[in-house]
Amino acid sequence: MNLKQKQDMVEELVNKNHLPIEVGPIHSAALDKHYRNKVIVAFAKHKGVVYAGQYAPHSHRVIKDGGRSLQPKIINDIIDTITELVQSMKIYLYNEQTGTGVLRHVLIRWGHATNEVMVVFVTGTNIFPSRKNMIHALRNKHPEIKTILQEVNGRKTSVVMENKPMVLYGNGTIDDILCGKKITIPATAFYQIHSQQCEVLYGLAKEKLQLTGKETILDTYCGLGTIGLSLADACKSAMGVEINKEAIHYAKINAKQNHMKNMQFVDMDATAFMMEAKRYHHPYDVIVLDPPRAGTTQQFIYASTSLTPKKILYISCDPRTLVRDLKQFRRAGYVTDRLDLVDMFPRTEHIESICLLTRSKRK
Ligand SMILES: C[S@@+](CC[C@H](N)C(=O)[O-])C[C@H]1O[C@@H](n2cnc3c(N)ncnc32)[C@H](O)[C@@H]1O
Repeated sequence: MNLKQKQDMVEELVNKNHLPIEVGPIHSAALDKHYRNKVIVAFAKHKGVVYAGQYAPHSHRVIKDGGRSLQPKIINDIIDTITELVQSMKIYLYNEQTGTGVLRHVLIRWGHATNEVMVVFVTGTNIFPSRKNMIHALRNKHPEIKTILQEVNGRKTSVVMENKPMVLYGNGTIDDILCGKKITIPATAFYQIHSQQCEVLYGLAKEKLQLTGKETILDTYCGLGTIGLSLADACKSAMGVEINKEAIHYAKINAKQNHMKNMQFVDMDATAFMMEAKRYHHPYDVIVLDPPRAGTTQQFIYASTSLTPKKILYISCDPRTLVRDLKQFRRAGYVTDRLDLVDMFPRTEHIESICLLTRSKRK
């Protein structure tokens, strides 16, 4: 999808739902290729030759070299090396039908500002023949690799990583710099896929919030605490809430290593936290929500608006659920008149949206 098609798609959704919202022009990406800082590849064989790539949509057919134009060169080079090593070391590919074999996927993360790389091997069994040689050869050829992990996943599932992977080399994390802050990233936590566009998005968040330094902020669905970190200099305090325990562990580390003493974090379901805040009448000046594609819940919307924050900032990676939730917020007395779009996923059909909601004057 090109930028115009993305914008038209969001405008159509907004209009169809009778929302009086202006859709701002898309903040396009200066880097619209080779931007993905996280890649998962699967492996397959054709006439005895191993190849790597992404799955075709809605299937488990591996498209040879699929996704390469969106992946940075360093990630493509490492995938090539791993593919050659898998071939030469005769490592068995995992067979989803029979549940036999070893290698299922490889996940690679890259810090765009630091050039540090993480490699995670997802295997069907604990046994990983030639593991030591693989690590040695990879590190020799790609000194940017700071850590290597192994996740054992022998279940019949399309979820790539379900557990905490074991660390084979390094300390299990890489660092990146985002909005001037050092961010430590583990294998299992969410981190925005396009680092430069993430900075554009967080810049818009700051611009929309117009913080005075006195605000208390609640950053829900906070991941590694990155939004809160980008705002913490400009507010009184920031509390992050996130369901992934490991993400919260590193969010705390991220706040500490950036000397942010006004940040706190809780590992909890965002809706449950919001209901508690409502029960104990714990108000916040600003509530930020950045939920996954499924959007938030009716209870979250009801509880957050009943705390009467001055501002609610909604960041969304799926305009369909965003529009659904904006209708609920409107019913609860919180409205927006503008949606900004950020091309976080160039050359795909996806788009990131951000909007500021305030209390409707009609209420
Ligand atoms: C789109 S990410 C946003 C993360 C972060 N705000 C950022 O910009 O990097 C959504 C986050 O919500 C978390 N999440 C998913 N369901 C949740 C829930 N029910 N309660 C709290 N957090 C949840 C995910 O683990 C993920 O970290």
